[in-house]
Amino acid sequence: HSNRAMWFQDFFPPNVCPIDVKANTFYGIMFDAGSTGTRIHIYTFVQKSPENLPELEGEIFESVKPGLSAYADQPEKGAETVKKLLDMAIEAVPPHLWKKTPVVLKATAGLRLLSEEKAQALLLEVKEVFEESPFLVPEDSVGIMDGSHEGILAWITVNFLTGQLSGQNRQTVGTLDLGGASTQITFLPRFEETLKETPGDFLTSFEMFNSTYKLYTHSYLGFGLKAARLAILGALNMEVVDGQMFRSSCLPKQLEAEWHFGGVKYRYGGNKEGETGFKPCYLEVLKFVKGKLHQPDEIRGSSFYAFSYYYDRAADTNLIDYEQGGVLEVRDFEIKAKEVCDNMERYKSASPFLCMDLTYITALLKEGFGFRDNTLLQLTKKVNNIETSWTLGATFYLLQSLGMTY
Ligand SMILES: O=c1[nH]cnc2c1ncn2[C@@H]1O[C@H](COP(=O)(O)OP(=O)(O)O)[C@@H](O)[C@H]1O
Ligand SMILES: [Ca+2]
Repeated sequence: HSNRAMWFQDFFPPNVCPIDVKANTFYGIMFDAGSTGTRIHIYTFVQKSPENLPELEGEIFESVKPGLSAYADQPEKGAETVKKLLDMAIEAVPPHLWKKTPVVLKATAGLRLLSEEKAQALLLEVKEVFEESPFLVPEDSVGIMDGSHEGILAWITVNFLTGQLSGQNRQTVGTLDLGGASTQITFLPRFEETLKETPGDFLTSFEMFNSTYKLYTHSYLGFGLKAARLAILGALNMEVVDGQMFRSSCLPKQLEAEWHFGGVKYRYGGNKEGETGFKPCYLEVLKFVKGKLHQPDEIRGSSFYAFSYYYDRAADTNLIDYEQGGVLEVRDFEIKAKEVCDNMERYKSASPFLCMDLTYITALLKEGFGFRDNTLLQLTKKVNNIETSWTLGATFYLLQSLGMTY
């Protein structure tokens, strides 16, 4: 498989190339069963020579909404959504490689919040879908992922894609993930002080690509954007009485609506008579955020990669370009939150939660984690056309554990 054997491939469309120059291509399929949606990531790797590590060649990505947890009482229907996505992999992976291509599904906060019984019923149905597929189904192929792994694997993905896990002069970056039901912060501490001041269960050592890293990581369950909405409304873990109304100064005054989350129906609305706007909203949000999160001193001055709902809300309000992403300061979220909350009628075309979401993001960053107003956030959805998701890091681990690579 020297370069000499491949010189002619440029002259042929890939499907009629006379010899299989891609003989060393292999695949990995990773499902992300998130609280708001289920996604399939089909990664392609190429082993260019036996002495080098395989290279990541590309990704096929597709997603469906809602997530598995919305099917808590219909596990078969939930598994059906996984099957639909898996059919894409049948198309994408050449038949002779099906048997060698591993498929795994990891669920995050949505399933963590369900009862053990309901979560297991869903996972069992998914496992059956996998068993009936032509792919390789490893042990533990279906399960709920530990929150600390979620942060670490996303950190691996971002730092791998930006080239920080190989070569000289490595400058790793921290990552911030804001999901629907939980949120993660992960970084590589540089100061001895940080290690001393950090609770033990926030530190995890692991090995990747022949280096050992000791990372600061934590997943805050219930602090995802959608779970936070309920907490701010005061509706979290409430026995919702029929017709009960939850009001907030973060919502448009005249609003009255319904919202389904985690299989429960909530009625919510604005402060018809009382105050609305950024100031009262921020105070309301602070009641939920303040004093709940660990604040490592070290992060105040460093910059972070941020994705998921940080990205979505920044793009929704034109703080960044939806395709390109961009760099923001923490204060940009606050400026935008003020603009939206103090002109709620003007923004009524967008989600009624826009003011609450931006205010929550501001409070989470500043009062939760303790970032400065001028802390830089690099908002990214993709690096080199690969999604910034924990799924790539998880696939590296999977391939490593199967002895296929790394
Ligand atoms: O592969 C991905 N690429 C880009 N964004 C993603 C991907 N997977 C999830 N997201 C983002 O994650 C957020 C939803 O979080 P999710 O449903 O994963 O909740 P959870 O992490 O609390 O379980 C949304 O902002 C969604 O756009
Ligand atoms: Ca997620």
